[in-house]
Amino acid sequence: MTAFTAEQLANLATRALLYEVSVNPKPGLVDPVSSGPHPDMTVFTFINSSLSLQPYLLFCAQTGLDWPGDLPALFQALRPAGMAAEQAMFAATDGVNTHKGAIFSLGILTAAVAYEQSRDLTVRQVVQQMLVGLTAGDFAATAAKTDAELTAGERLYLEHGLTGVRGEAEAGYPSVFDHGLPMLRQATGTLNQRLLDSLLAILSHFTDTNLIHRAGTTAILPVAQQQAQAILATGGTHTQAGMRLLEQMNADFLKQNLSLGGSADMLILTIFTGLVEGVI
Ligand SMILES: CC(C)(COP(=O)(O)OP(=O)(O)OC[C@H]1O[C@@H](n2cnc3c(N)ncnc32)[C@H](O[C@H]2O[C@H](COP(=O)(O)OP(=O)(O)OP(=O)(O)O)[C@@H](O)[C@H]2O)[C@@H]1O)[C@@H](O)C(=O)NCCC(=O)NCCS
Ligand SMILES: Nc1ncnc2[nH]cnc12
Repeated sequence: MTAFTAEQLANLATRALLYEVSVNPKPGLVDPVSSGPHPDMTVFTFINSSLSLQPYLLFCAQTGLDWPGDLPALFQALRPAGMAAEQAMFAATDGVNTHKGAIFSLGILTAAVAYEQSRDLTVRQVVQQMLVGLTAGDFAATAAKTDAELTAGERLYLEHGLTGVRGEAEAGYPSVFDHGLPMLRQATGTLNQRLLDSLLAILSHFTDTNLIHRAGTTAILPVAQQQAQAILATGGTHTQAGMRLLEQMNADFLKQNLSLGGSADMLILTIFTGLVEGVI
């Protein structure tokens, strides 16, 4: 695989953010045609947010390239920059949470791709070694928090044992490497079609805490997964029947105010990895 400079990797990561929000029609998500169940956001909010994250993404890439070895320490070196990037995002979006999860996940993956270029490890192994113990460590602190201090993810952990983005990250992003990326590699048609099919492959097997948080019940999870599986089984974006089911899912999610913010982040990671591999 070609060795990239930090600037090149940061550019690919920024492109992944911009490509994701451009894909249409995405159920429960913002795109150029519709803000979906996000009245506080538009595609322009995401463009502003993406551009505000460029310095952070460059920091993650350069830190990964230069890192001498200990991988858990690499993740710890990124966290303060991630917290600062959240503030840059909020400044660019007038306080709207566009990419909080993407700051966490794309920062980790950008650093991991940079680090892996000169090592005999897979990117997934680097991510897993960076994040070993993350879920246990982060959630151990929740017991001491008041209810008002808990994030959506922490609350779902305490109530349902769901580990959200932390569990997905510590497992090495199976939704990306086992579902989104394999679909992207073999998907055909326009780039928009290929990325929609990749999102559906992610949705088919994914535990999105945004979806559960908005629905107020974990029962929504198998419903959404089965809808995505049915669309793919009907030909996905390559048949009129598949597109009708996708448009229907889009309308259903708008009507029920359901968000797939976590799934969008996994599509961002899938696109970034596809750009690095050269399959896009
Ligand atoms: C580490 C944190 C990011 C963890 O945050 P939290 O405790 O809240 O944990 P989760 O809820 O599990 O996840 C946080 C965000 O991650 C995305 N996400 C959700 N589920 C998953 C999953 N299973 N796998 C991967 N990623 C997941 C999601 O982010 C996206 O959705 C947000 C937009 O959707 P929306 O519904 O609009 O969200 P809200 O506005 O919050 O809700 P409404 O009010 O509108 O209803 C957006 O953030 C997307 O990115 C989850 O929201 C955090 O605690 C943390 O430590 N952050 C600091 C940064 C950091 O650590 N950086 C490290 C640098 S490497
Ligand atoms: N397109 C999108 N819409 C809503 N939330 C998102 N989080 C990341 N991308 C998103």
